[in-house]
Amino acid sequence: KVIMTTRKILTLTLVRNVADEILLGLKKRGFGEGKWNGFGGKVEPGETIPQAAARELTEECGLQAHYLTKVGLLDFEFVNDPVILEVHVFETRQYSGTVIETEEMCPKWYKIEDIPFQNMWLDDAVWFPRYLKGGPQFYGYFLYKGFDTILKQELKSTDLS
Ligand SMILES: CSc1nc2ncnc(N)c2[nH]1
Repeated sequence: KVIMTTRKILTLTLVRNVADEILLGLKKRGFGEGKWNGFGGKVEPGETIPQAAARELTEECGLQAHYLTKVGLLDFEFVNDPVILEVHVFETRQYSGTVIETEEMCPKWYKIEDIPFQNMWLDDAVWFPRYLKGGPQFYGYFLYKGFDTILKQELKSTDLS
């Protein structure tokens, strides 16, 4: 019996300020509601993945990114669900505009040492330290059972370019 999977391409953008703090948003509704997260969402037809990342950032927190760095790629699989979430992770340190609360997100600047992992997706505690260290791009794979259990995980450095 052949098992078919499909991929849903998503973006995730992490914003850093000159004090090296990170901007996270408290998701107010929908998927991941109640969790602090970076900003992102779907890639629309006709836009590139970086264009989608920039658009989602502006829609969700009001900032305009002027430069995005690709920092990693995350694959999320869920037991008994054929859709693999392929999340392209970006960072921006060059942006303009004013951070605003939107219908989706309540944004807040966090010092690195205060990142609220207990109120984030479980996988974030695994790959954030690798992201924060900088260096080569990372690839992460997480097999979830429901939303609160990770059955399998992989994290490695990779050159995605
Ligand atoms: C579906 S599992 C998941 N983990 C995540 N971590 C960070 N940002 C996301 N959008 C995440 N989704």
